[in-house]
Amino acid sequence: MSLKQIACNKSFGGLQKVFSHESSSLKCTMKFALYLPPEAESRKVPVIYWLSGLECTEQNFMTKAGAQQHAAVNNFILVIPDTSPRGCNIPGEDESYDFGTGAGFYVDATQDPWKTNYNMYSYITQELPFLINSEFPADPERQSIMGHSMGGHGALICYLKNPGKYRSVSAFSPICNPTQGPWGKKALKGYLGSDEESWKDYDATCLVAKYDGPPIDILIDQGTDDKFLEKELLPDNFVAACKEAQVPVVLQKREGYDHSYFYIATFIGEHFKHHAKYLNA
Ligand SMILES: N[C@@H](CCC(=O)N[C@@H](CSC=O)C(=O)NCC(=O)O)C(=O)O
Repeated sequence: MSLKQIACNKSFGGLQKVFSHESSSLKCTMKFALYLPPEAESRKVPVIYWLSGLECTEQNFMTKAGAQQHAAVNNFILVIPDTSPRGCNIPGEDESYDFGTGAGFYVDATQDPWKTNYNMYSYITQELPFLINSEFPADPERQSIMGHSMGGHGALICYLKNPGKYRSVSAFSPICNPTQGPWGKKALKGYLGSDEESWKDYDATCLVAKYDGPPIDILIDQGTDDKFLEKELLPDNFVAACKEAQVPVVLQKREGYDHSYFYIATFIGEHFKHHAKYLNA
């Protein structure tokens, strides 16, 4: 498991780094960004995984969200993976922004020609935490997950499918019910095939209905001027399913905000406070 450091910049007293490594689940070279807060020099600290949206790499959240200041004061390691395998030479992988490269959708593909590489669910929930816990001063008992849009969907499904693995979850403008929206349908059909029952294993609205684990406290953040809200994101479907299943959820609506990183940067501090309640308990 050879990690190669490819960037390192001091930020808010800690270090913002980028690494590359050979991924066994994705069978390609992957990059991830990692922020080490000042206290990581002397002790193990909690970890937050951030999952990004369509078209993103490990760079977008690292450079646009202003998260380092919050990770520094809370003493959290931040891990920011890429959003798909890269350079696998699969026919069609670079044809659209919402499927293939930059659009791994955090599933384990079952269909050819994607199933050899497009295993982002295993990468995020198994391979990457093993690597982070082995190579960095990360406390494996204190990890949380958050994300944006496709990455918000990823954060919700990783959390709901692995009760107790993550202490908390939050999401900005997540794709809450991918089996019902165009982005989700395209990705789930392409990676999982045409049996729509199999899609439900990766749909937060379906998963929450059968959640059986420790008490949870889900935070969803949503701009009211988000152009993807009504067709793609469908947070009201998720909230209704949570209500039905008696699972607590907060849907925080933000008047006039859109889908961009300007919006994320405005409220990222509140999300760190949400996670700090659980990670520093
Ligand atoms: N080009 C597309 C939409 C692309 C887009 O908005 N990507 C978002 C995530 S959307 C859901 O996963 C993003 O985070 N972009 C990167 C950034 O730095 O803003 C279109 O407009 O239709």
